[in-house]
Amino acid sequence: MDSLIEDSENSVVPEFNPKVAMDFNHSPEVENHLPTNDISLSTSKSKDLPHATTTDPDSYNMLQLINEEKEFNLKMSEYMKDRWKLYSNGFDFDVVAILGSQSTGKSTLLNALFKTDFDVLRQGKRQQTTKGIWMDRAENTNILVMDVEGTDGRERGEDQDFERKSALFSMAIAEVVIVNMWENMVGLYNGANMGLLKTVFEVNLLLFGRNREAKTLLYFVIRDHVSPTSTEILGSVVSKDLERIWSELSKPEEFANEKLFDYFDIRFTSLSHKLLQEEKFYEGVQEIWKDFTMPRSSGYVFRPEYKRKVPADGFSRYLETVWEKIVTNKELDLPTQQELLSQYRCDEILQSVLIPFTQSVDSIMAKIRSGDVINDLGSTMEKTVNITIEAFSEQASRYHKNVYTKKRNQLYETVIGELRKLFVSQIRNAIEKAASQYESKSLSLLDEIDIDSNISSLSDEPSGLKKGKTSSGILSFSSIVEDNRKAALDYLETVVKFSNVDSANWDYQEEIENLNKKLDKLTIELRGNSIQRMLQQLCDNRQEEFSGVISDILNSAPTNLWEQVLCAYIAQLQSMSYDVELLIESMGTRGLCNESNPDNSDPQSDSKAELNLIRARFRQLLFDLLFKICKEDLNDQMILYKLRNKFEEKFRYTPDGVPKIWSSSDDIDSRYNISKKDAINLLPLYSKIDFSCVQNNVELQSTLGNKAFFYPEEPIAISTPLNLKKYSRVNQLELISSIKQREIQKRAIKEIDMLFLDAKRSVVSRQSQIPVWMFGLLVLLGWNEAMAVLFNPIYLILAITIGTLGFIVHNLGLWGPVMGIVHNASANATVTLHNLAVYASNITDPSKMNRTEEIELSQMGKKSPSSSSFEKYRNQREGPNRSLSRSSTGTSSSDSKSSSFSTFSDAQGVDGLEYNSKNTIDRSPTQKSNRTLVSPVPDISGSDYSD
Ligand SMILES: Nc1nc2c(ncn2[C@@H]2O[C@H](COP(=O)(O)OP(=O)(O)OP(=O)(O)O)[C@@H](O)[C@H]2O)c(=O)[nH]1
Repeated sequence: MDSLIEDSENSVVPEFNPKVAMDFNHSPEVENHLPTNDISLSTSKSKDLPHATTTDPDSYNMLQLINEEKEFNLKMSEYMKDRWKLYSNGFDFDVVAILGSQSTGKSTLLNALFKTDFDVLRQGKRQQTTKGIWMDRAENTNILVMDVEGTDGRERGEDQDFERKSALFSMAIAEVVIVNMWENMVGLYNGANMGLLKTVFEVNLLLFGRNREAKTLLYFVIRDHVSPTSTEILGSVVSKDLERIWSELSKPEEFANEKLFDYFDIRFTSLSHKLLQEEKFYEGVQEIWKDFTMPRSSGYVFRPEYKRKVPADGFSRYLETVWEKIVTNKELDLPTQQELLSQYRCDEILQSVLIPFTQSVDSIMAKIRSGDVINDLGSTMEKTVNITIEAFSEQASRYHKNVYTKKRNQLYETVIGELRKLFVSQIRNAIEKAASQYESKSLSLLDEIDIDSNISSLSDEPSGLKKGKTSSGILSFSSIVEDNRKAALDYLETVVKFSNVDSANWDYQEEIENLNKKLDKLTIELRGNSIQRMLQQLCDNRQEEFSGVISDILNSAPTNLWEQVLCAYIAQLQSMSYDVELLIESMGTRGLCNESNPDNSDPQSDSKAELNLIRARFRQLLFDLLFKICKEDLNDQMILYKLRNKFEEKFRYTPDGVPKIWSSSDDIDSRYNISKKDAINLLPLYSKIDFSCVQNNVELQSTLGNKAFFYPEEPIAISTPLNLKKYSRVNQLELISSIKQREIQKRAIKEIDMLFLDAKRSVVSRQSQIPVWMFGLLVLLGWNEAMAVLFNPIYLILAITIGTLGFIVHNLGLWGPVMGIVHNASANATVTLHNLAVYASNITDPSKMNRTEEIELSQMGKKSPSSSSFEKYRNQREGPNRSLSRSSTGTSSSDSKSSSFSTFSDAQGVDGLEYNSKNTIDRSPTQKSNRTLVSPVPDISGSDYSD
């Protein structure tokens, strides 16, 4: 019991609300009275004094709903749920209240009838026990029982405010109001009970006057019925009094003709004296119990017409608002209260069902936000809607129908609004997916397009690619983008279908439009890239052929080299233009978009503009290719090769193309100079693409000379990533920089000089051959010696042996090694002999010692003749005048020959050449001849060789 705590022995004190607890009177006289004999009602509750034997107030189910301070107990809702377990009962519960004078045994009757625990006054006292209004659930039934503070209590004196308010409250919420009265009060029209009934009628009119939705049953229990007068007679007396009171009521005009029974049903019953006829008393109680608990009984009191139409889950809230209105003396319009309650409760229910709904929406949204496309989204959402609406209806449908319907619609709108967010997000994902698939599939298929196959197919079947695939199944841009666009739109349609909620049937035309726009944008990019790739592929495929033509012209290096090259470029362009136009035409108009006016884009004019742009781009690409070919063909090695070739052509071949054999009579030097000049003159020619020829050539003038050749005159408004290159309008394009030219020239001259040296060498070798007459002279002078050999057996055998050996050596090709051995041996012998001679000379003349060393050092100098160490060493040994004395003294002819020979042998390298020119120039005529052989050609670069 919530409001009572144990005090001492069997007494209790009110407790429930701390605010008012101190005002509650502790009443030692109060006893908890329960029937001593069980009258076969439900017996689960103890017949002993329950709240006197326990200290735990929470173990009781009774609640002081309104205390004597007129405060409403907010624990009502909790009691409905946890104690009385009626919260989910909907309309399946009934309410009964008891009114009557103070201490007339009301609590006793309720406890006996419903097995409740209301306080009962200890016998022999006439004092108020029940303060405020108490409520409890009748045992094993769905009946809520209200024990109302007795009327006419001396504790409240003349203050009938609470009496009136509690009567109003009871009438508002209870279907059956038990009116408890003693038998001896029947017929006493001016008695206390009549005042109570007058109050009841008046408040009833206030409550139900305008809206007579529910009647109230007034269940009169006449207590202490000990007289022989039957209950019916007592009842008829009371009825007459009631009608009289009703007729005397000052009713509002609109209710003037209303009858008592329009608002009330009246039943009478009586009970014997509890103290004098206890057994009979309980028998009577049992009869009454049947009326309250047996729906099939004819006297069953809780009939539908008394129902207050307030569901159990809103009951506590309803009581609170009703009581609030009553306490504040505001007009208590029950229908309005019920409607307000309906709104309140429907809102509450709506919010409660939205919690699980929001959770499930959030979990789905999390998946969608991760980019997923959920396959069963539509059915999942449908299920969620149904569950949510059903959960709402289950509770809220008991309330005011209009309010319920309105709130249900509101809930549906909220739910559908939230679900549409899922739908939109899902469709957005689907659009992204469809667009990215469209792009990736299109790109991979566009990569597979074979330009050459398409060109030959288009030539065979001109309209084939325009329609899509040709009969041979060759892919084209238009077929790829059309097929993939259809696949993307189909995909979106499918996703929309399985994502839509049938009842909502969301429109998705906007989403389709969005996808179309996205695909259009992608197609423009694909088209531009495809065209660019196609042109590039076309250039690549024709590169070899074009390169061959250009190389031939560059190799032949005619005087009008660049005119010929540019003409070849124009010819190549013309031969490929038809292919380009054929391919572009086969692409259709998909992806063509006029940037400046996309909505009114005219495919025909856009096509024309695009074709102009493509033509210009293609000319640029082919010109890039030309430049690339020239660059490659005129790289360092190639240009050296070309210069050398040019030189050789002039130098080593006759004008008829016959290789030239040099003789001593040939003027090698002048020929060398002419050939070299011709070769070197190629370098500036090759160094840049010269456009000056364009002015003089009609064909070039009409093409390259035209300003619109690389840049279309009409402004290009179509959307395409085809960017035109900005060529600077110069008269020439550099291929080889001037620095590079100088470098190449140096290298070319070196190579040319080598050829020149070869030529010179071949003349010298021919001059050094033994003349024929020398052989005749040899035979003539050596005749006698030959005869001596022939006729001397020893000489003959020796000659034959030497001849045989010579024959064998000759046949085996061993002359080289043999000559090497002989040469080495002779050289060693010569050196040894020479050293011996020098040694002998030194012994006889020590002043020659330094000279010997010099010869040795001179031999060393072959490796690094110009090294400063050599000079240093010589200066140390000879002093500053040494070189002067050497030049005046001179060296022997054999020495200088030996020196120049060794230098010439090394002349293959640059160092050798350099050294030779510096150190052998003035020594002897032979040396002068050698200088001519190795001296470098004057060089424009002003290098060391110019000396
Ligand atoms: N004569 C008579 N006395 C009864 C009867 N029933 C109960 N009493 C006694 O009447 C006194 C008051 O009983 P309650 O049940 O407390 O009466 P009440 O009307 O609930 O009292 P309040 O709540 O104070 O208005 C007690 O002493 C009971 O023993 C009855 O049927 N006849």
